[in-house]
Amino acid sequence: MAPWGYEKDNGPAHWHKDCPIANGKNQSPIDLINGEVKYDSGLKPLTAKYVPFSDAKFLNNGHSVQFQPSAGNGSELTGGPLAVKYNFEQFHFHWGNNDTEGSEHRVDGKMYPAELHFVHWNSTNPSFKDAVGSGGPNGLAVLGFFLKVGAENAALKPITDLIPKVKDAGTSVTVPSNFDMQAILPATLTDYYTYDGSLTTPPLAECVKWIVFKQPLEVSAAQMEAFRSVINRDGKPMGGNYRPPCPLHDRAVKTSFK
Ligand SMILES: NS(=O)(=O)c1ccc(C(=O)N2CCc3cc(O)c(O)cc3[C@@H]2c2ccccc2)cc1
Ligand SMILES: [Zn+2]
Repeated sequence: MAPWGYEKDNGPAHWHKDCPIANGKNQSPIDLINGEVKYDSGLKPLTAKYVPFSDAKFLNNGHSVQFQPSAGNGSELTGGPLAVKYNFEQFHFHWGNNDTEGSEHRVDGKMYPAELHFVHWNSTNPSFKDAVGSGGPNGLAVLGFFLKVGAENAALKPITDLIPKVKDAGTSVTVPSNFDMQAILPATLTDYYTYDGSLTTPPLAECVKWIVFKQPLEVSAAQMEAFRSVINRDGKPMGGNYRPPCPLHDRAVKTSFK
């Protein structure tokens, strides 16, 4: 099979051939149906402590654009549904070619134009890859933020301004050291959906505690357009790099809000 992607001949419907877990019972993303979620008063806010990065890269890996600091940067996530500390690994985006599609998770069937994923790994593992392979839903914790078109997002501007420099697959640039990742996050990480799921791209490992925030972040139309100029390994627009929702099976989606 051609390397996996989001085109007709290598997209999500094909992934099961190399990754049979694609048809598993804990796959992501899902449609977050408000009538079926369950409020859990035990779900506290999350605490993300993101420290300045010495040398971080922003890259186009052929299926997304990704911010990746050098290993061991000391940024960490605790609280919420998490029993231990998680280390920050990378953040990346999924988006569509127009404002009616692009997010991976949906809310009552509604898609947002894009979704931002902050990927963290369980610090009881020696490395990110070990955490992915650790078995069970506590290997990774991914924070999902919906993006909607509105005001310019000043915190994401240093990143969206770099997009033209990583237009082609396999390119990367160094991120200025004054980039403040903490500023991207809302002041309080309170209202979220959480459930046990998987990576949304191959290898589709079922190792993720998903934490999807109810409140979307805003980006300007110009910032959204920047994503739509990115191209993939086939030289086509990368937009549409989202997996459709997967069956919930017998999983519960909990919320930290009523
Ligand atoms: N959308 S998401 O569920 O938040 C997510 C998270 C992590 C990863 C990730 O880090 N992956 C999976 C895809 C991938 C592709 C590459 O070309 C690559 O060099 C690394 C990755 C990693 C990965 C690959 C193998 C095992 C574990 C992670 C991908 C998606
Ligand atoms: Zn993702």
